[in-house]
Amino acid sequence: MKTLKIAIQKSGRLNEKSVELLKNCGLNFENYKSSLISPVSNFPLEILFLRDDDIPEYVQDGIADLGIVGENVIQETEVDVAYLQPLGFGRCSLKIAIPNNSDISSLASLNGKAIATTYPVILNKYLQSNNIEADIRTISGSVEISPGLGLSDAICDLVSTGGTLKSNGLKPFADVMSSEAVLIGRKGEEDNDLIQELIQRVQSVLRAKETKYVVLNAPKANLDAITALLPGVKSPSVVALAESDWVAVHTVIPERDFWDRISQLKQAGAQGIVVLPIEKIIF
Ligand SMILES: Nc1ncnc2c1ncn2[C@@H]1O[C@H](COP(=O)(O)OP(=O)(O)OP(=O)(O)O)[C@@H](O)[C@H]1O
Ligand SMILES: O=P(O)(O)OC[C@H]1O[C@H](OP(=O)(O)OP(=O)(O)O)[C@H](O)[C@@H]1O
Ligand SMILES: [Mg+2]
Repeated sequence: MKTLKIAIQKSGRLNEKSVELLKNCGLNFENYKSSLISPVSNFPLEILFLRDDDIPEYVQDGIADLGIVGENVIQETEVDVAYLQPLGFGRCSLKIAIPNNSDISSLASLNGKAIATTYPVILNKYLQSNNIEADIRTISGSVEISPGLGLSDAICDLVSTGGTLKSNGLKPFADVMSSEAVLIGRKGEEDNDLIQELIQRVQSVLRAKETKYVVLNAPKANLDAITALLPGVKSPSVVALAESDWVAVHTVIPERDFWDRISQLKQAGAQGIVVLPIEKIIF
């Protein structure tokens, strides 16, 4: 059987979460910082540790079968790859930002201005689609200092908390794209059995992250009201307790409506509510 290769970031914002995701998928490998390739001992897979910029092209060209990389890098490198699964980490936005005291007030006022960025391809498309003619200055990093140095009138860079903009006297001006890490694959290889197996594992880990396992005690008289509040994977399990008027209810709850549900359950008479993390959910 062919051994697959998956490319992940060697170090940086996506490295730790990518390694954690693969380990949670049950893959055993050493996370050597010095070695750029690591074999997985319990699955026909090798992990390549690369600069994130190179990952989309490696996948497009078949040097790696799969990759984990930000959508921003995929768009910037203009590759033709299959988007297999958004991964819910590395969330950020590519924004145009301007100095706090800038006279730029509308998109049209970017005409003729200099914008520094490490994302010239995406920025160029954005400006063209808004009929703006600006001077794109491509630099390789530390973009936020360029207006202060007089190198540009605005910047286009990734933002998450906004802390870097703020500490450099800049403010967000326009949203160009939002991004998160995605699992990508080579076009046409999506049906490969091993790739499908890995996608299933990734999805089961992501589903588990979105849900909590809840065990609670309920008075039998209130069981209908309580189970009505519990969606569960199918329906909640109800287990008899030594005290005959009470039962234990086991179910899973989506994390997003967790606190709402917990207070509703307490109001309906639930007691001793225990909430546990879930490792995997397999349908
Ligand atoms: N502030 C942020 N918050 C969340 N995600 C981010 C943030 N900045 C970047 N990202 C995401 O993480 C990816 C990697 O960011 P990082 O800064 O580590 O890249 P890099 O310096 O280009 O790394 P490399 O050395 O691999 O080329 C980005 O392409 C983006 O998708
Ligand atoms: O809005 P914030 O939370 O402040 O994040 C934004 C910063 O994060 C990224 O850089 P990173 O810190 O990854 O360093 P890098 O420029 O060396 O890649 C990005 O290029 C911004 O500079
Ligand atoms: Mg990079």
